Amino acid sequence: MNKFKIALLQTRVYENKNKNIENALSFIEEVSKKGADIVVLPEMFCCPYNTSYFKDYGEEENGLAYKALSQAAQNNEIYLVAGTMPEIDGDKVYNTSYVFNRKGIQIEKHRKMHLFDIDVEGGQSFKESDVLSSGSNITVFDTEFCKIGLLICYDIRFPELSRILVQNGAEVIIVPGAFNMTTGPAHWETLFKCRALDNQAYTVGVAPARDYDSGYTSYGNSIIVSPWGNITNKMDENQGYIIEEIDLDIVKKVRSELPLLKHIRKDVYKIELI
Ligand SMILES: NC(=O)CC(=O)C(=O)O
Repeated sequence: MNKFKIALLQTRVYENKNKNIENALSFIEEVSKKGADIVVLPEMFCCPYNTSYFKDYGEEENGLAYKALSQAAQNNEIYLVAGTMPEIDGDKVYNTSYVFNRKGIQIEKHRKMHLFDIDVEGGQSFKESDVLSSGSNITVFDTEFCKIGLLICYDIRFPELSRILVQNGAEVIIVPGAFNMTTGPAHWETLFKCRALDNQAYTVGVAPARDYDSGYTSYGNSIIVSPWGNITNKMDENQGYIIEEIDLDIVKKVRSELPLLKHIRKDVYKIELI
């Protein structure tokens, strides 16, 4: 099984959490009927991306949104990378992505490792660390197709992390993200191309649809980049989805023809976990 279909759901984020969940469920059903194997939702798909909302919209593992999504994965017999949601754990809040298999069983979860604290003059400011705690686990999950690495948004800016995913067998890197109107036009495409090129892996970024009325305007432009660095598909700013075939033979071909990963001077330098 060297090919599979991935669906990128670029959903709108409303103030109403239940409406966001319902919206996600109806897209999941639609793309599943069209043959998607793996379905990916955006970062904070059921909570406005604003630190003042995270605690109120958050839930413990196995909460309302979690159960609905696990059920959707089972009903539609798909893998679901459930975007992200605020996860409450004791007195901490994490920006967490759950992964469910075709039976609706949680097979992984990634807590955003790098918190998005930026202040760009004349542009975007944000401070996730006002409310969120950072995760510390590297996340690679297994499917019948290949191993898949999981990052959340700002995590993609740290090249060592993607390299570790690939060192752990990932051939595809999935990134629910929500770049904004400052960093999106400047960096989104370039970062997905860079991580694809330097790791010879597919990169997949899934963002919320753009909404100028919200406090944080997502750039949208959900994207897939091949291991050769080509954009194989990309959305605009509107709500919708794309379904794209991932061909794992291309990963093998690129890695064999231009064997970067074999040429790493492991005798001179290495990336290691602390
Ligand atoms: N929202 C994020 O975590 C990251 C982002 O918008 C950026 O890196 O730019």
